[in-house]
Amino acid sequence: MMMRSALKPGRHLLSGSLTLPASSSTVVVRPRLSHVARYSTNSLRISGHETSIALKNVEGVKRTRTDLTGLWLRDNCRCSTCVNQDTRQRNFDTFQIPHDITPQKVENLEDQIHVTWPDGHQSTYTWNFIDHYLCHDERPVESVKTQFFGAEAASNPPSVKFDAAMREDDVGMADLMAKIRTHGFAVVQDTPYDDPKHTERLLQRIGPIRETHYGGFYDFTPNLELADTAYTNLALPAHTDTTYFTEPAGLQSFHMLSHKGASPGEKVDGGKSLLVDAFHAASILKTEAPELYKCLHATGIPWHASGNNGITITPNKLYPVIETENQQDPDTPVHRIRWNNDDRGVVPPSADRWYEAARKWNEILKRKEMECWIQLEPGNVLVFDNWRVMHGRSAFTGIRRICGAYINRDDWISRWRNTNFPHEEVLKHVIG
Ligand SMILES: C[N+](C)(C)CCCC[C@H](N)C(=O)O
Ligand SMILES: O=C(O)CCC(=O)C(=O)O
Repeated sequence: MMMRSALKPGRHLLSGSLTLPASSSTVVVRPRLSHVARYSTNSLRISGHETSIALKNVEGVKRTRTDLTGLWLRDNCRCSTCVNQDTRQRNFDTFQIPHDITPQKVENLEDQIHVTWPDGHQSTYTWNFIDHYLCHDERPVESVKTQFFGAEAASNPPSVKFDAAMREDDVGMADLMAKIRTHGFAVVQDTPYDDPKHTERLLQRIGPIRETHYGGFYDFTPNLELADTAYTNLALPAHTDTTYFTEPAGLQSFHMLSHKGASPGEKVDGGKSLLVDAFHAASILKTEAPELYKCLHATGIPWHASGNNGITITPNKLYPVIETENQQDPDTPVHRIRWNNDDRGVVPPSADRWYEAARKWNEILKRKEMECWIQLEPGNVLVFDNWRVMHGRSAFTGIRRICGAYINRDDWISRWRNTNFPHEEVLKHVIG
């Protein structure tokens, strides 16, 4: 089998795991990223090589299969010859493995199995790795404890200090990522606001800033510089941004740098920020009107951004308001909300039920207990999960200057994983 030339032996990926220093009274024990298998005996058959191995079972988790093919095992060898130790990428051509390859020998060791292949190659597979894939045909589910919020969050929003979030040891960044992952948003306090660069640096520490037709790091006032109502002083109802991209922005952030009169001495008012936990709203809709929930889950509709010359953006297909982890099953956890009734295209006239469902959805979003109104102040950077949390604002007078940025979903979730869990555990979770 052709091996791609491995990079210089001995170079190792920096994979030190993060040890969160205990706070003064308690040690922060982070939940594990995915379940750790605890065993009781069972048997594993490796097809093509009639070996039935005393496989320890996973306590309390139903195994979806009890056999593995030789091809699957060989393709998932993790040795330093088969996996480039610097890049963690597969280092051989899968399709040169004989499709009916069978092990020459299989040994059942304490916490792993050891396989010798016909060409003499040796592979080792921990029981944890095998059990995981015997129990899950799809990727492991990440253990995230989502906590819904409502109007009450305004009095004590999840927050992190700017200096902590900027620390090179990432302890503060871990806290910020964990708060956004759990609550859907957080406020970074005491951020210098004399220069937007400080906000930009903070956001760049989370992940690469996403460029769109609005630019990258945005810094805007109500001057209609770009053809969107965000660049006005109008009230904006609760919405998620970039519904018109196939992949909506993952994180969004707003830092109000100033809010001044258009002329000296002019008093200003309004410009409060609205947050709504759309995952919370979806769970209420599902409880109160399950059929309407299913309608918003099943009905793909058009979205667009067409205000700026030469720009007409719409997703690769129709997308529903509510998407779940398994879009075939509305009972799996809600994964993404897409909602901006101003940027929504034309729903087919036949979709009467959709309008009934959207009306109920809108009524839930506008409930007093759902609306979390916060007054952004210079120095407070609001950062939120744009796949879960809607935002809006009240109308305002004067010149209100806001800066911030979009960050892709996969980038900020990677940052959350790698600041909250040891790197080796993240690798086990993501690549097995
Ligand atoms: C200023 N900023 C770039 C943040 C947003 C621009 C407008 C976003 C648009 N209304 C939407 O819902 O996607
Ligand atoms: O100005 C604000 O507070 C929010 C603007 C907005 O909704 C947006 O930029 O998407």
